[in-house]
Amino acid sequence: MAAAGLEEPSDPGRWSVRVRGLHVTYRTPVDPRANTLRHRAMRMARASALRRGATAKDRGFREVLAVRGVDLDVEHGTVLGIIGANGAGKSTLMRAVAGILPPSQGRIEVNGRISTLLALGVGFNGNLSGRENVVLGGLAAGMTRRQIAERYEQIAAWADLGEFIDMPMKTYSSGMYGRLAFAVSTHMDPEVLLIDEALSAGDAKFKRKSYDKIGELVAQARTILLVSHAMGTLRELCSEVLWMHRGRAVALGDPEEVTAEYLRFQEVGEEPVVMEDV
Ligand SMILES: Nc1ncnc2c1ncn2[C@@H]1O[C@H](COP(=O)(O)OP(=O)(O)OP(=O)(O)O)[C@@H](O)[C@H]1O
Repeated sequence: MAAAGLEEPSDPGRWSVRVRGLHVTYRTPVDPRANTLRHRAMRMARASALRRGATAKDRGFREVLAVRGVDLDVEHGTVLGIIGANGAGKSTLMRAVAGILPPSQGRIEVNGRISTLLALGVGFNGNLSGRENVVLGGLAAGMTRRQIAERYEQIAAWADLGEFIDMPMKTYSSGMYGRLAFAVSTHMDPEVLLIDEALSAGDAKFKRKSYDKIGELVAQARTILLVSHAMGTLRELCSEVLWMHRGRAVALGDPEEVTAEYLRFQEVGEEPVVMEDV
């Protein structure tokens, strides 16, 4: 059992993931490289504001409230699709569930061994070969060398990269990269699998194989959280869909209904709910 939150899961028998009142805020420095006279003057003004007790912006930071009060219960065996416009907070939510980003507020409980397949290939080293990365990924996931050796053949066969498996990963196309990442994360025997846009880079054959692999995991009652902009994929694979908008969860339910509602919203371009900008 892995818990990225504050408490033990209240009913671990039923839930894979429980999220309560989750807020995630990014803080980034404003214009860190600017060195004009105007910026120097602004920095002096900020330093003086800081002494007087100022807001984040005054102190030279920009705050992005990427996730704003999300509650979510994901039962074992659910394939939960997550949709929403660019910047809606989907990847941030996934990173928080994965334990990569700490919540600014709220709590997250994960009941089960988690495996993540997040965008930008978190964890792979481009200077190492695919084979070496599989070994490192296995060790990072807590497997012994013997367990990794046993799994390696399955992973390599699934990824089907031919001689590229022994080439540095920086020479891989994004589709090849995605294939190996998918193979590693799904062969680590995950109880909770997080997939962020990883299916989009693959060709038709990879997508079909990935769907089949996801189907296999679902048959074993594994839980999957899947971020995607491909509505067809989500309708095919998911048992539930969550729609996020500006950091909030605006709808959760039947994949057909929620994706249809989201597509209608995109066409009309109106606010689905009244949301204040903080
Ligand atoms: N590392 C970061 N530092 C600062 N702000 C960030 C960072 N990552 C994301 N953001 C901001 O947080 C908000 C949510 O971003 P996030 O990547 O979670 O959205 P998303 O729904 O996954 O978008 P997309 O569909 O484009 O991948 C956006 O406003 C984004 O600009």
